[in-house]
Amino acid sequence: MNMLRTVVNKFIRRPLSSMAYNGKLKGKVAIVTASTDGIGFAIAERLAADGASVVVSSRKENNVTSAVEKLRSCGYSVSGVVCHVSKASDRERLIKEAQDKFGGIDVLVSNAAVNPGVGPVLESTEEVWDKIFEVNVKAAYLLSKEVLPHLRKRHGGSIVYIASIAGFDPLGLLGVYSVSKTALLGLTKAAAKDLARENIRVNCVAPGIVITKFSSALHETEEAKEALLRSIPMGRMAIPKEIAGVVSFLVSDDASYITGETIVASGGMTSRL
Ligand SMILES: NC(=O)c1ccc[n+]([C@@H]2O[C@H](COP(=O)([O-])OP(=O)(O)OC[C@H]3O[C@@H](n4cnc5c(N)ncnc54)[C@H](O)[C@@H]3O)[C@@H](O)[C@H]2O)c1
Repeated sequence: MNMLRTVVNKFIRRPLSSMAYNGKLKGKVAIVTASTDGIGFAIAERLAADGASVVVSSRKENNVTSAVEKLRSCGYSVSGVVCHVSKASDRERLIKEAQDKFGGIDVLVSNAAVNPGVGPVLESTEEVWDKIFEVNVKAAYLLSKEVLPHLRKRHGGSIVYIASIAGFDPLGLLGVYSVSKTALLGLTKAAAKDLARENIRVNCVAPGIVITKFSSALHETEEAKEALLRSIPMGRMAIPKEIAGVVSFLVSDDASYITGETIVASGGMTSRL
């Protein structure tokens, strides 16, 4: 059993450059929000490794610059732009960057999210509710709407929202955040139905607990970490690459008959619901 675990760990921790990718996204152009760190960066890296041209983005210029440098140093086709997803002019710039640098858009991955407050859902302030819904839901909706004419120009495309298992079963003190993720499950289904006849697929990924800055509060202390690991059937948290692989599958032609779905990647957590 331990030997099996060592082999699995070795495989999932290998750097991307040492793995064999098959260029399945060659010719596609993808934009990924909040992609200079964490899950977003892993998604940008994986889509680029699979052959896509990728526009990375986040709110801080220095983070964009260093993410672009890192990815270009691997030989990937990447560009970058500052984009605060709630700002209309920033979203416009993101789309323009993809159009100007790579000639169009085939894929949108909406990954940006915030969680400015914790506590029981009905005790949250209106400000916290508004901020969470503005970034996690409204910006995802607006960006999808704005990208749509570009997907139509290519006669098809793919949108992926990054939700969370909290969207199915609200996490204790993350009530408002959880509800925002439930909204993305609904947006996925509604948009998928509207766009299915146009060969535009809309899907969603719901990660469990992934090791990033975002989740660090959940496993800050040894005690919290042990309790968390006990709640995950696989007994470990995910690494960002394990979410990126699911996204790459969903935007590829291998998923050509999949739309309106949410793939859960949670190490078995939801099987306990
Ligand atoms: N880490 C986890 O355990 C986990 C679990 C389930 C879902 N998720 C989801 O995965 C996605 C990525 O999270 P992560 O864990 O990589 O953490 P992260 O903190 O690295 O990613 C969130 C990113 O969103 C960015 N962001 C926030 N507001 C923004 C805005 N207005 N415009 C642009 N970017 C903005 C942040 O700067 C940050 O880079 C999020 O949607 C999160 O809800 C994470």
